[in-house]
Amino acid sequence: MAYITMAFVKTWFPVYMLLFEMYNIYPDIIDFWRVPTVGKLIGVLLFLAVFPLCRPLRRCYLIFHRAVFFNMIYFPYLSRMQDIPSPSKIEVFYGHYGAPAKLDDGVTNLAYSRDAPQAGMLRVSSALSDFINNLPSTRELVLPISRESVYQVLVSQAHSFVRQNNPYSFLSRVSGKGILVTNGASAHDLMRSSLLPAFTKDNINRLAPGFIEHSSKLVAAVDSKLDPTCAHTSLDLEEPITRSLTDSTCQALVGAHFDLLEQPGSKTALAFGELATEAATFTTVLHCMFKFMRWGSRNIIDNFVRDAANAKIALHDSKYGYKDVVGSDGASSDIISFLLAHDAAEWNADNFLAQFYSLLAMQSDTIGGIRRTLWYLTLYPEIQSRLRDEIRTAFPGGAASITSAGDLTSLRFLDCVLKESLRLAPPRSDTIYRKAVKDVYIDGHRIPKGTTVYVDAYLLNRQPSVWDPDASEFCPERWQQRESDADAFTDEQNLMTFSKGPSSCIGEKFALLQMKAFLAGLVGTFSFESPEEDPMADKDNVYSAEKLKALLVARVPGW
Ligand code: HEM
Repeated sequence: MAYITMAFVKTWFPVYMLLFEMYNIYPDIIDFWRVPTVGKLIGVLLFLAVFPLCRPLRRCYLIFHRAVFFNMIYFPYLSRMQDIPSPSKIEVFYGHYGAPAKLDDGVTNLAYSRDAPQAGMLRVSSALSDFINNLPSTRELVLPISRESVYQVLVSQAHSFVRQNNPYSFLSRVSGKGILVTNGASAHDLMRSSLLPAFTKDNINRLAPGFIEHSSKLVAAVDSKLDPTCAHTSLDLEEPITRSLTDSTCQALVGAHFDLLEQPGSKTALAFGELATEAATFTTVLHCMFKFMRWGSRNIIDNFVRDAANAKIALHDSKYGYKDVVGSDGASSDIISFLLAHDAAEWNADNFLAQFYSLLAMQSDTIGGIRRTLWYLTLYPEIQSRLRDEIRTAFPGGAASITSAGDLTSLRFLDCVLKESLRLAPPRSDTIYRKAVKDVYIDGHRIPKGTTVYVDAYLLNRQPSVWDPDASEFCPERWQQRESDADAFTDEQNLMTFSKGPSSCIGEKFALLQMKAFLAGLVGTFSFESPEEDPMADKDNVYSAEKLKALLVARVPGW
């Protein structure tokens, strides 16, 4: 069995790499399937004829091009950006990122930036690791490491860059061209300006009751799973949190109940199934979205969202069970209602659907943010108790007395804890790529057209020159102390978790408020402990969804 598996992997891996490389060069290769049958047949025969040569050819290509030519000749001698410093140690085969299995960009990049404290930017070779780890196909990356150079790339010179779309391009194959995957600066700007009115602070604040409602449902679901005979119950929080957050995001987007948490067997819930149970990382979401290609499931979600949009546009009778959720004032407060009220002519069910998938895909980060915060709270039990005290003192009447956005934002320590977790462990640190659309000068260095610039939120959020010498420590108080800081760059501006500039996260306010609603309910009601003997030994490794699969949970009496 092992032999067959190895033979399969060894034979097909190079083919996969070759196809991946071709896909990078010719993204429309997927259109191959649309050519007539005779063409397909000739293609398959040609492929089979070349197939026996693929592996040795691929190897020669890798060794010569990546190792010999790129890392030993091009990168040190021929690159047009030799004036930009680069880390001294370069591996002949892999460039600056070591063997792919060991790759941990944030940690590696932070170490590089510490070796070059005066530099504003670094030039790094990602030679082999790039396509194995789904990075853009450029082998030579520019890594801004000072806040000034990052601001030039993302904000002041933003018009000279477009988002390098590779990390998201798979999404467009499934979901249509929403804002995340649109190509071209002007198409992106148009989409962003039509979505922006729905994401202002006032509009997002109106979503708070929906977030709080789903947080209460989650608390009830967790409570029902506690074992009354034990002090602590080992619970899998990943699944209920994912279901409940997906419910709350869907309600906020289209104003309908998806009920993934309460009715896990419903048609809609099953269609969301893989997404709801596994949506831990963006890659997993994309993976799940691919599973939606099984059209049955995908159609259920499409029809539900289209139906919701059409019901609002034409006020027709719902065919798929859509029932508008209205607030206590009788008005709809969801995103699509905002958009229609703002510019009804702009929106229809189809273009909203593409945006729906773009927005929904990003809620995996909100799940990641909650996961990271809960994990830090298990590492620092005294901070967890202090946070619980803040919530209970502000709302002695229990979770039911938290009702509005104002209630959530009044919890100052919660704000500090959340931002500190998002600073140290940004859920999306490795996908902020920009490609120069023309030659541009950053920090005095020329960046030629076509160069990929990689902004690493993990690195910048831990950069001692930006924060403090203790930048890698978990210290929520730093957000309180700095409130009166007269520095031109405030902490909010330094926080790279949501990126900056005209392509930054449009859902930042949405995500922060939603995470606060869920954390206030969870931390106010329960205590959380890590099952590990020495959790601090692992304190920088907060990325795994596994961590939430076995937290020790107990109800704290008195609330
Ligand atoms: C903790 C949660 C979240 C984090 C850390 C996060 C982070 C990010 C980051 C880093 C980007 C890329 C920006 C860039 O390329 O410069 C982004 C883009 C985006 N995010 Fe978020 N996000 C979160 C939650 C959300 C939520 C809940 C929504 C929607 C409701 C959302 C909607 C978007 C959209 C639409 C974009 C693309 C914006 C554009 O292209 O103009 N995000 N997000």
